[in-house]
Amino acid sequence: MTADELKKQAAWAALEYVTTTGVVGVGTGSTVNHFIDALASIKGRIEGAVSSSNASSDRLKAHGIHVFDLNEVSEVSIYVDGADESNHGLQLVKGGGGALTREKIIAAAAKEFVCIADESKLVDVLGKFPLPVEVIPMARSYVAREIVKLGGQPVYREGFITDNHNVILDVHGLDIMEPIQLEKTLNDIVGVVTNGLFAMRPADVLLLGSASGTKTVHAK
Ligand SMILES: O=C[C@H](O)[C@H](O)[C@H](O)COP(=O)(O)O
Repeated sequence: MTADELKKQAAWAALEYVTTTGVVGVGTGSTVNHFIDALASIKGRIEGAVSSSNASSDRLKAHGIHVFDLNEVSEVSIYVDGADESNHGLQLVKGGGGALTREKIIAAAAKEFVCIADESKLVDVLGKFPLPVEVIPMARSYVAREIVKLGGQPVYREGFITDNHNVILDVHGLDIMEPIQLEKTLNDIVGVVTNGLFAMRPADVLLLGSASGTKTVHAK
């Protein structure tokens, strides 16, 4: 099976977790695109969605799913999103598509976070995938210098602007042994909006597409 078929398998498996008749939190990326297509098959059962990116909002709307502003919604019972890496504690690296900040906001607001991915995303130690950091544009060089002091090698994602009109530094060379500490340390650098570590708010369940069927992983 191709990686995309495995993503699709995990995305459709997530439908079982959508028991709400209210508003569903929707992430961003190629795996989530399959989830949005799956969600469209039960759109009559839900009120609508809150979305973590303009791209996901456009796809939801194209399917006729109403997209709410998060400020209009008092409860998000479930959030479904992909990841670039997950460790066995379901702490994640996210933001390969640059949507990390809005993703982190909806994950924080949601009662349950279901992560969907192909099985290659499960790793023992986070950090092989460069860690995205969203930065206010005028702080880019300063933040990069601070990240070098922490042992990372930041690379400016040229030509990319986030939905929040900021820039991204992709940080290479980190073995992330203490994800919670690193998440806090990076967020404490002035000019950082947020970083792609989801360690303080890990996923609750991870659905992994595999050739032998979808595997359900809970935090160890
Ligand atoms: O900013 C993008 C998100 O964090 C995605 O969830 C992540 O990059 C995984 O994307 P994909 O499902 O395309 O592998």
